[in-house]
Amino acid sequence: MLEHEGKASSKSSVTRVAIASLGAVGLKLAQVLDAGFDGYRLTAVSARNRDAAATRVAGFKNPPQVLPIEDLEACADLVIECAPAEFFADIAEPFLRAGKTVVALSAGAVIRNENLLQIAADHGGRIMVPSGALLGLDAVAAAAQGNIESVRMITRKPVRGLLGAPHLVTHGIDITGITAPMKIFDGTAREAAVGFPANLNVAVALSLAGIGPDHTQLEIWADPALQRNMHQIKVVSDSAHFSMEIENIPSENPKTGRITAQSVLALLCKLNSPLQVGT
Ligand SMILES: NC(=O)C1=CN([C@@H]2O[C@H](COP(=O)(O)OP(=O)(O)OC[C@H]3O[C@@H](n4cnc5c(N)ncnc54)[C@H](O)[C@@H]3O)[C@@H](O)[C@H]2O)C=CC1
Ligand SMILES: O=C([O-])CC(=O)C(=O)O
Repeated sequence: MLEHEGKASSKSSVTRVAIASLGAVGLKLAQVLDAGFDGYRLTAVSARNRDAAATRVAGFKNPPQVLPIEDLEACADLVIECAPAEFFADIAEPFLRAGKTVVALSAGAVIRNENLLQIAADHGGRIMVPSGALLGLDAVAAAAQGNIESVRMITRKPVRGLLGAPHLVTHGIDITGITAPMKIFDGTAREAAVGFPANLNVAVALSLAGIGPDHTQLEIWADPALQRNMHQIKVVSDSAHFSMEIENIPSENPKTGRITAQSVLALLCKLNSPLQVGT
């Protein structure tokens, strides 16, 4: 590895980071930032239960402030949004109005709050959607500079990674006792953002890199034999045809792959590095 590749470079200014909230992704990121991550300092976190969060960060080298969501902006230059999707606008809007950066894990909430893009444009803020639990967004974005004919994704998840999704509830689909793979959804990334707000952010991220949420097609399967979340993607374009597959090892949250938090760390490194690799 080259000295600068994959590591945040040291530079004199330090970016103050807020994290909302301290779930599987947020706690991991908070721990890594607190241990020391060049160019960044964790200053504040938010959580549903702020007393429990205060206990969690009490042993940190530099415990961040534990604040209500609306107070995070005053303490940070950048916020990492890793909370349930319904809180996305409350977390992001103050940062965007202040011309600051929002790293958004709830990609589905980005397309459900499109007004925030105008707010970002008007105030010099920006929303960054990391690759998260997915791969190949660089190639998809490059292909989108030409013509993409189709982007199709097939997601297979263990039953516990899908339970509680609104699509299952509203359609009365019971997957609890299934003994064989069951197709539970066939539609667009935009429809998936509504039906699976906590499970299919990856499909929305893929769509934003490529041909948009109304043209990116997705199948979702519940598979009782699986332990890992699997995503297969096929892209047909006038510059390249490609297929990609990822098998995500779950984090403490069975819905979320471990690689998700690491993707955010890689993004933070890239933002600060004199050598940037990948589109
Ligand atoms: N873009 C991507 O590739 C991926 C995105 N995600 C998304 O990232 C987000 C975080 O994922 P995880 O950490 O696994 O979720 P998680 O469920 O482990 O953590 C969410 C946290 O938000 C907290 N919370 C709930 N209500 C709150 C409130 N009112 N105020 C503040 N905090 C509150 C919960 O207590 C929990 O600690 C989710 O929206 C998930 O769907 C997850 C995996 C991949
Ligand atoms: O899409 C998501 O939000 C999470 C996911 O599929 C994964 O971790 O594999």
